[in-house]
Amino acid sequence: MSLIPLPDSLRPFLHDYLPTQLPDRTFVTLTYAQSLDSKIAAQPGHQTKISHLETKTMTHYLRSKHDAILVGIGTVLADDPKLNCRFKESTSNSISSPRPIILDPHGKWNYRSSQLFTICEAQQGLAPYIIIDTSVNPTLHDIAILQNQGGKFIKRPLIHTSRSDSWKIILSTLYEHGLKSVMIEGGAKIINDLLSLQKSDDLINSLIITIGPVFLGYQGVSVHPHTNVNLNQIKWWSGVQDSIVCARVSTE
Ligand SMILES: NC(=O)C1=CN([C@@H]2O[C@H](COP(=O)(O)OP(=O)(O)OC[C@H]3O[C@@H](n4cnc5c(N)ncnc54)[C@H](O)[C@@H]3O)[C@@H](O)[C@H]2O)C=CC1
Ligand SMILES: Nc1nc(O)c(N)c(N[C@@H]2O[C@H](COP(=O)(O)O)[C@@H](O)[C@H]2O)n1
Repeated sequence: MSLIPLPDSLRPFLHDYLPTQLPDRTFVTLTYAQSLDSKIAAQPGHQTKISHLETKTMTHYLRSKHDAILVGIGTVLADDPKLNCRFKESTSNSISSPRPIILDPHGKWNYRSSQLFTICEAQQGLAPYIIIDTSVNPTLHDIAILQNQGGKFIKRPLIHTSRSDSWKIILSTLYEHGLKSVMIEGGAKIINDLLSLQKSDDLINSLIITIGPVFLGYQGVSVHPHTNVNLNQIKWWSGVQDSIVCARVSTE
């Protein structure tokens, strides 16, 4: 799928929500596309196209501005995503893809048969860092496949750890690996956890949500944090089909 040019008005609109260098932690942008009834997919385990090409281009522009892009194993199994950047500045010859980070605590993913593997073989994106629980032991073969492309498995205590602590571990792991900004695209469990933890743990810096004019219905996969989440510095943009809301949610 080819992208279209980024609408001129999106650059200044997004400017204040793009990553900045934080002194001691990774900048977190939570960004996803939802329907009018707050669904990010029409059914569990399925991928649903919500964004217009215009806002899809914005997502790739955002990918070009982050060191890493993180999704959960539920998203990987449902979408088989490419997680690279397909946006190129007209003034540049190169594309800057983020490092894919996959949260796969139980080691369920068959990376070798994924689209991401093929993308990396074609040198159209970076190989993933797959964060697994300390109890999971990938085969030497699987380790070698990843390493040959520049990716790796990273073991961390995730399974018997609270969601709050696991996010602190995940984000400090990114920082240790020199990844100073991450855009977290989903899926639903991750979005709901991060929004629910925001009051206590202050994990999200920027929130950028695309809203597509469609209702996906009660069987859809919902964004519904357990608590209210107050946003500040709120701005709206409207395009040919979708709207985008941006907010800063960090207390810093
Ligand atoms: N419209 C949009 O922008 C997007 C839609 N999606 C949709 O979301 C759906 C997938 O969402 P979910 O099934 O909720 O899966 P998910 O992608 O949120 O993955 C959940 C899994 O990730 C792991 N995980 C999450 N947080 C963790 C933590 N703190 N520590 C350790 N492991 C952790 C666990 O194994 C958990 O079961 C798909 O239908 C996909 O198409 C996904 C991304 C964006
Ligand atoms: N921005 C956006 N709009 C939608 O309508 C979507 N369904 C998604 N999904 C996210 O994009 C990933 C696919 O990325 P690739 O194009 O394969 O690189 C998918 O995994 C979701 O995170 N996003």
